[in-house]
Amino acid sequence: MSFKVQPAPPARPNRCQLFGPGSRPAIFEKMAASAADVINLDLEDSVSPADKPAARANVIAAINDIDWGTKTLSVRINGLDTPFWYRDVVEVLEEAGERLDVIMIPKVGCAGDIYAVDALVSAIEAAKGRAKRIGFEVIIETAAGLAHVEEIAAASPRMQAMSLGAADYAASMGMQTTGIGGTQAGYYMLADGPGERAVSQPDPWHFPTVAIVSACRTHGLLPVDGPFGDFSDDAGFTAQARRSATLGMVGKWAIHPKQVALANEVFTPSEAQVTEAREILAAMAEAEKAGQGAAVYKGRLVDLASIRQAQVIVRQAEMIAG
Ligand SMILES: C[C@@H](C(=O)SCCNC(=O)CCNC(=O)[C@H](O)C(C)(C)COP(=O)(O)OP(=O)(O)OC[C@H]1O[C@@H](n2cnc3c(N)ncnc32)[C@H](O)[C@@H]1OP(=O)(O)O)[C@H](O)C(=O)O
Ligand SMILES: [Mg+2]
Repeated sequence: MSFKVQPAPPARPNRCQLFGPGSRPAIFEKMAASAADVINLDLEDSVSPADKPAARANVIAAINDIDWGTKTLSVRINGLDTPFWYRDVVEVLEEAGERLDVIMIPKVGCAGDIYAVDALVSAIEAAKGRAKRIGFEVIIETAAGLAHVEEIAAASPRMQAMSLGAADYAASMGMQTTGIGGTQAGYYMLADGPGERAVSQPDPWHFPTVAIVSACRTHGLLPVDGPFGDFSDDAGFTAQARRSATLGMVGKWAIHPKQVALANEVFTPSEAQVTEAREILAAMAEAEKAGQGAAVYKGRLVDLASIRQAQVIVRQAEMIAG
């Protein structure tokens, strides 16, 4: 029950976020030339502690010198439980130019984490006269993050997106796996009955995925699926991405360039999906002219809710087409 209109998320494509370590500047131009909608230059877990200062300098130079086109440009800072994060924010925001769009905050556990980063970012923006307000994206990847997902989504007007970080989430939850995303061998069910029993593998990421989508949709953020570590398993990546897309996520991370096309394919509505959505809208327009709120399309019920469902697909397609 609510009279509030659900807020719209930022109107920008977010089908694929391509990550690269800040300590590996040789790949930055390749990242810029990729088909990813979002670029995440990483200062966190793909950079060893000894390399943090050099990685910051690389990332600042890359923000200032590389042509990132129309991509959303994001820097992942270190977690608030480290001695690195404040220098990440201070150095990047004091030395990098206005091309930077977003800061990604990992391992967020409560709204107070966002408040702390917001306070520091706001002070630097004011002191340095930065004209463009930096946005935030966060990773839900701890038990606390999941427990407080809704207050985190509501924590700041800077908030734009939220990702699921499968590896740290699994570690924080004490899950018995070293896999990053995808189905997990130990998480299976056997069908009832005598004889050979069929095996099914449910989705171990279902609950956090739905929690993130719900928090994001309530507060007008983009829900994003995180990494799939086995970059030689294209079919596994695609299956995971399709599950997330079906549950309402708008995109997925790529931790290797070969995953970019896979993510773009899944999170771009297909021609068939768009055609069907437009046909449903046309069928409902006819029904409404005849004073009816429900109609039959290809042998199945469509009604006013079908209009809203079809509009999701048409809007996604139009936004991606620009
Ligand atoms: C799990 C948690 C996370 O933090 S995930 C996000 C952090 N991780 C990263 O940022 C890792 C990003 N990926 C890489 O560093 C690399 O892709 C790699 C180490 C996984 C593999 O690199 P490698 O060079 O060995 O790969 P090749 O197959 O040889 O490369 C082919 C070609 O592509 C270029 N390349 C490689 N990586 C990238 C990239 N990220 N972007 C653009 N281009 C890339 C490479 O240079 C080769 O180019 P070529 O020589 O052909 O010109 C999470 O938080 C959680 O908790 O879940
Ligand atoms: Mg992580």
